[in-house]
Amino acid sequence: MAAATIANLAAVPTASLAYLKAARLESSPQSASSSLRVRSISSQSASSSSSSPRVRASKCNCFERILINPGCHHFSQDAVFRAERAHHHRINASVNEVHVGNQASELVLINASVQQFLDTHAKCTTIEEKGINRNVSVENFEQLLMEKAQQVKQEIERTCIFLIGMMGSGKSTVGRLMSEALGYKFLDSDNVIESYAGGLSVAEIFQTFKEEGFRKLESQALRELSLTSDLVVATGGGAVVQHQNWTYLRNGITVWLDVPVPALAHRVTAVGTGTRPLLGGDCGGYDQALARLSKIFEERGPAYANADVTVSLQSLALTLACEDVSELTPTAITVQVLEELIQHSRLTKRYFRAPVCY
Ligand SMILES: Nc1ncnc2c1ncn2[C@@H]1O[C@H](COP(=O)(O)OP(=O)(O)OP(=O)(O)O)[C@@H](O)[C@H]1O
Ligand SMILES: O=C(O)C1=C[C@@H](O)[C@@H](O)[C@H](O)C1
Repeated sequence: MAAATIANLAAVPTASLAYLKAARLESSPQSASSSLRVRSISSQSASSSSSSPRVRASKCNCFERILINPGCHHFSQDAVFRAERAHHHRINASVNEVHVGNQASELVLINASVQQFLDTHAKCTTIEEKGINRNVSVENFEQLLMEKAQQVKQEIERTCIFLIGMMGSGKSTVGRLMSEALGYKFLDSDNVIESYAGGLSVAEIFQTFKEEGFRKLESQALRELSLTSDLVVATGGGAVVQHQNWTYLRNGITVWLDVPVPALAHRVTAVGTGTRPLLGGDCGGYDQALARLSKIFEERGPAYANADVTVSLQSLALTLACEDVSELTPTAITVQVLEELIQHSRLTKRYFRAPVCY
């Protein structure tokens, strides 16, 4: 690790440390003192620590932002690497030493002022609640999912949530997780359409009734779904194209899962494109899927952008200093969706909904 790089890291403002400095552990049987001290990394502390005991770095989903390792006396390569990577993406980051009583611990802090994500997802209260001396990863995202879901429920008052986005963007995956956390039902509009067509698959409906026939059934399904409540819907990738569908979608809250096209192509080719008529069958592989998805996205991008809430995986990955969106787990994405929903609901209660543009 070049000293200059570490010095650069230390020079990054660490505004988010303020809350830690003020933190106090209420009762901590294992620690001699309940006070928490935080010291940011400096080139001096890093180089002088080379003979200290090795640090084990733990991982919590892809949000390995704050790592607590009681008993350590120097910064692990892993911690410094993570902070450096964040810094490389122009995200404020620091590696810190935290003292709980006589115990020194390691803490990686990435201060993503670019989005509110980090501020809202890793409050000091979480550290206090879990107890820094218990060797836990601060962020337990399963729990966070439930906490955010409770807040969303209060905010949205049973309103239906429509997930929109390209094929393979994770609408079904995220939708299921969300519905479980919210205690809502989950439906995939493609399945509703298949039931209208007497059990024919989407591919068979395209073959028999052409795309036009499929879109008619799709509109009918969306209309029916929009009349319900306590429901999360994974819509078909093309649901946003017809103007009429927006009158249905606007009965609920629309959430766009914005996933980079190459990631979509990887996902859909991994499971096979045979069931997706617009991708032209299985034989083309990744390159064909990428070409077709790129073209479709070019046409539909502006329509997706009409969503009430947009969750960009690219931004989320950047914020969390992930190297690629593929590092983002469905749970992490769902937590972000819920967070955005909370923000959106609070805003729209104060203002009004944006008009649909074509
Ligand atoms: N966060 C993720 N990371 C990696 N793979 C994912 C992620 N989310 C979903 N996938 C995978 O991508 C594929 C498509 O996901 P999913 O079916 O949820 O997308 P969808 O938007 O509902 O697609 P479609 O509109 O085509 O039905 C699945 O194989 C799923 O396991
Ligand atoms: O993007 C699309 O237009 C589609 C997506 C799928 O979910 C299905 O609704 C169908 O294959 C069409």
